[in-house]
Formats: sequence, structure tokens, C-alpha cells
Amino acid sequence: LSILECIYTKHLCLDGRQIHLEIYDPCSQAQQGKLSLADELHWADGFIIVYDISDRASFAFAKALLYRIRESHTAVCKKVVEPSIFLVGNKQDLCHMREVGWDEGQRLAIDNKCQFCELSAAEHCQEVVAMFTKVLRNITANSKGKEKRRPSGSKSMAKLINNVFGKRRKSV
Ligand SMILES: Nc1nc2c(ncn2[C@@H]2O[C@H](COP(=O)(O)OP(=O)(O)OP(=O)(O)O)[C@@H](O)[C@H]2O)c(=O)[nH]1
Repeated sequence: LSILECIYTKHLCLDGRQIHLEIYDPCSQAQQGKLSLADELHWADGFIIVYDISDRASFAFAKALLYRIRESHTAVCKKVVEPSIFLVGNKQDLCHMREVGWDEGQRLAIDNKCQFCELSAAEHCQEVVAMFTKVLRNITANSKGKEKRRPSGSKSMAKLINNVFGKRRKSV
């Protein structure tokens, strides 16, 4: 069984500005342990890295992804605007099964200059919308008219999209 990645596109208006979103949601199962984000690192303006607060392994994976993004940015794109990175601890409704402390997530985010929040995509989808809005505001504030598009046919990266738009990934 392999699960396909998803690319979502959406036009929206934020603060009076038209935005064309291209969002790549990779399949975490297929990539586990691989961290192959080579294409995405070159074109993405922002990254949303999601872990499950009730699953320490997912936090370790999120940490590895964060380092990978940071390393790549430092090595390759020194002069380019820093990508916006949002670290998200999901499944806050499973607080009673928590394996990753809020402070651990926040510490990782502070150490790597990214934003952080905990939320429950299942129970409070408005929190997901608010998080996405922050990411977009951050990106538009950083980019200041820079045009950076995903090359067609290339893979790209973002997370949590199925929880926002309710779209299911196809399995083959
Ligand atoms: N309790 C709880 N379950 C959630 C929440 N968000 C997602 N889930 C569940 O977690 C499981 C995985 O959700 P997915 O949306 O497939 O997560 P994913 O990270 O995109 O999964 P991959 O296919 O591995 O990329 C599903 O059973 C969801 O219903 C949440 O906030 N709380």
C-alpha cells in the first residue's frame, strides 16, 4: 500500500491582497526516516510542521524535519528571505495522553526561530484557520512582492491541509 501526496491550490483574499496558495501535503508514512524534501526546500515560502502531542516519535520526526529545513536554508539560500516555519502540536484534545510537553514544543520553536502553537484540528478547526492565517500574514510580510512559485511538476511541502479543507488523501 502506498499513499499519494496531495497538492492543493487555492485563491483567497487576505487583508485586501489576492493570494494564490500552492500547498503540498507529503505523506508522512511514506517518508518516515527519509526527510527527502530537496525540491520543496527550494521553492516553499513556508512550512507547517505538525506533530502529535500524544506521540513522542512524531515530535522527534518534527524536530528532524525542522533541522533539515534550517540546515538547507543556511547552506543554500543565505541571501534569500528566511522561510516562515510554524511548528504545530496537534491533538490537544488528547492532553490526558500527552507525551510531549507544551514547553518542549515552545523551546524547540524558540531555538529554531519559528512560531509555535498547540491545537486540536479535530475539535477546533478555527484554530487551524487562525494558524494558517498567521502563516500567510508572516509570509506576505516577509516576501514584500518577491515572486517565488513552485516549478510545475515539482514536489512541494506543507502540512495539516486535509484537516483544514477536509480533503482526503487517495490510497492506491
Ligand atoms: N484526537 C484527535 N485525532 C486527530 C486530530 N487530528 C487528526 N486526528 C486523527 O489522526 C489520524 C491521522 O490524521 P491524518 O489527518 O491522516 O494525519 P496526517 O499527518 O495527515 O497523516 P499522514 O497520512 O501520515 O500524513 C486520523 O485518524 C485523524 O482522525 C486531533 O486533533 N485530535
